[in-house]
Amino acid sequence: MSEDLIVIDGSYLEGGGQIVRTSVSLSALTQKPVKIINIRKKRKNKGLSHQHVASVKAVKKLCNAEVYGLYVGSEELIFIPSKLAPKDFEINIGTAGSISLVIQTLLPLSLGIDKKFTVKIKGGTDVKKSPPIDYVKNVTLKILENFGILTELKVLKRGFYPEGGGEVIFTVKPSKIKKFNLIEHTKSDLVEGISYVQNLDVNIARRMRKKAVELLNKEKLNPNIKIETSRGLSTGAGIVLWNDTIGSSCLGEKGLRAEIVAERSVKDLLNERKTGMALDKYMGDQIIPFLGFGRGIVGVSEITNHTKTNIWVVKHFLDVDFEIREYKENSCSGYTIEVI
Ligand SMILES: Nc1ncnc2c1ncn2[C@@H]1O[C@H](COP(=O)(O)OP(=O)(O)OP(=O)(O)O)[C@@H](O)[C@H]1O
Repeated sequence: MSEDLIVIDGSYLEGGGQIVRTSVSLSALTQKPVKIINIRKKRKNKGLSHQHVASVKAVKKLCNAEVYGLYVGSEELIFIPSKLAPKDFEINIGTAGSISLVIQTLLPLSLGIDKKFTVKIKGGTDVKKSPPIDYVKNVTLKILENFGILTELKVLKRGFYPEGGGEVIFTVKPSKIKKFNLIEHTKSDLVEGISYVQNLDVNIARRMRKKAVELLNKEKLNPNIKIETSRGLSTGAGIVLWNDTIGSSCLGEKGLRAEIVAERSVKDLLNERKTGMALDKYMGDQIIPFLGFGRGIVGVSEITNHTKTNIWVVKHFLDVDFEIREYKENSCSGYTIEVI
């Protein structure tokens, strides 16, 4: 068995949890056993965290994998998959670990299943350094749906750091990926969004929306931002904006004025929009496994270390080459990533 094992160095380049997620997901999909060493070696809290353990557990369940080293803090993991066998189940990350990143791990499995599965995931919906759940819903899943990936996502409860308490129902359906051809942004002027609070005064959400609308109007854009207020186990606020295939967000923090939260998110969106490319810096890395399977070409605003690392991981599993080129046409300024 060890001869067939793909060995991945988890400290490569970005050296984050994404190496684990992509490796395990593609291992299940391609049925190639994998060993990941030096997991998150560059991070302060080395090894697997709760979110990564939950992600691996979820994939393990779906392919009855034999797994070694699956515990919080583990710096080495062996994952030996069996045939994918979709089933419904529940997974509790146990902290405010990102539900979105568990979803990120499950998404590619859509390409290898013959019937749908539904997972109830408990954890954090809006946590730092991960896609807010509204970004997943309105940017990631929408783009992927256009290229054949069929899913349903229902958010039951929001969960913030540190208590979590978020709950979502996520369904993945058997999907057939289409070839990508998504280089430039549509330049639509409709900016949709959600300004939300949990266990906090609704005025915070109103102030975030007001500021975002004011700034977007200044740019002659057409904002349509909803307000959401809820009660839950944890407390928090934030804003997520999306403009066709690009998105941005900012989480509220104690001491950070609502107007600043809105301003940061708008600024990020406008910067992405200015590049004229179809995918923002976050989707740039998230699209990579799908591009590996679907082939074709996408346009991104930036080539991040996450993107380079994900390309490197995918190439361990698929016999594909990713060509990155600068793209400066039609007043766009970014990069294309192509798989022939
Ligand atoms: N604000 C955001 N909006 C959308 N996506 C985001 C945002 N912040 C981070 N992401 C995405 O979340 C993922 C984070 O991967 P990364 O490996 O850094 O995370 P991790 O598993 O939490 O590991 P680590 O703690 O080691 O960084 C990437 O796909 C990145 O694009």
